[in-house]
Amino acid sequence: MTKLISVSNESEIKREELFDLNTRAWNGEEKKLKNACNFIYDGISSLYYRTTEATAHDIAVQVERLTIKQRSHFDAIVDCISTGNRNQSNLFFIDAPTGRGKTFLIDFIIKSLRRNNNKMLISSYGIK
Ligand SMILES: Nc1ncnc2c1ncn2[C@@H]1O[C@H](COP(=O)(O)OP(=O)(O)OP(=O)(O)O)[C@@H](O)[C@H]1O
Repeated sequence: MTKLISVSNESEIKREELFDLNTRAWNGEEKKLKNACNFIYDGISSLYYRTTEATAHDIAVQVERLTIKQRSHFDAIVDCISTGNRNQSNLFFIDAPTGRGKTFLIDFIIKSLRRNNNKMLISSYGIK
């Protein structure tokens, strides 16, 4: 199960339940984790539904548009998900100041993974 969570900065994460959620997930406490997943599910956004289908050609062209940092995060996240290593956490926090391309990156990750028939639970949780 993959959760992509878009937030604005670290101090906001610490203020909000997301920080607690991360701790629970890393501790691997199943019951609490289930609650955390419910919390994520409640926050599910329209991002997934807004994401359009992309052809393999679209993906190949768009990956060239990613900035160096976006590309580095893209490669790490897609690799982790595609490999499906259960010893690794598949909880990713994508954190950057406003307007730095978090949503753009997440949208592209979703498109790429959907092309490869990955099953995902996606939650984009913006704290304003
Ligand atoms: N690699 C890129 N190539 C072209 N345009 C990009 C790229 N990355 C981001 N953008 C564009 O930059 C703008 C800001 O990006 P985005 O909305 O993803 O930022 P954000 O970090 O999610 O912002 P916020 O925190 O305010 O929601 C958008 O118009 C987006 O399309």
